[in-house]
Amino acid sequence: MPCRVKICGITNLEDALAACHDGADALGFVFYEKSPRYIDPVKANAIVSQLPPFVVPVALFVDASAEDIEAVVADNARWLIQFHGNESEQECLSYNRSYIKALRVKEGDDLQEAAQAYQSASAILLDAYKAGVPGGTGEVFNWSLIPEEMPLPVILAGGLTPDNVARAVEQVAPYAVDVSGGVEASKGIKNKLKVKQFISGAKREQ
Ligand SMILES: O=C(O)c1ccccc1N[C@@H]1O[C@H](COP(=O)(O)O)[C@@H](O)[C@H]1O
Repeated sequence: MPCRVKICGITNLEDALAACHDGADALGFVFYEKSPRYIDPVKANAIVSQLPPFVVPVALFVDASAEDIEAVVADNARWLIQFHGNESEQECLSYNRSYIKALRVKEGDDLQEAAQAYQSASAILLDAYKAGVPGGTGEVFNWSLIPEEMPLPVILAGGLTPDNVARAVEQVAPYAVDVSGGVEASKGIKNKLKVKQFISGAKREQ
């Protein structure tokens, strides 16, 4: 089965539609105000309402309040939530939505045990750990830390680019890959050629 692709850090309709055209399965919108890819909820919902069918919009939060999360997702039934902070499983479940839980990987972590704590998630996203930065670091972690057997589908993230994504898919065989900085022209703006190359690299027959 070809690897799915999520393009994260979408801030405008043009980038969103171009990524869909090139075969993105999911688009990520960052509702973390300290991120250079932050998007206003009203603007994000306007983009989501214009997406073609079968493309999943993903709302990314880092330890956000219930009020802030509801203000985004209440507007459209299509939203899937990505929790990228220290949210508990109970908190993730409280929105009655499908969700992804991000785990930031470092040497010595027991990833099977960490993922078991989020049995109700649709998938576990594995991203690079960097002290003081919740995500979108552009850093690659050591993929060999990922056990062959994981209790949930794995979304691989962290420093992926058009140059390394095919190798990542071959080595890790994840359910999906996720990219933010590796396909940008500048912070928050996508480079359309890089997006296209990334998607075709990820979906290439192994
Ligand atoms: O993209 C961001 O700015 C961001 C901010 C805070 C938390 C997560 C963020 N993005 C997620 O980070 C990973 C990896 O990003 P990159 O490809 O290394 O730039 C990805 O999962 C994004 O969903």
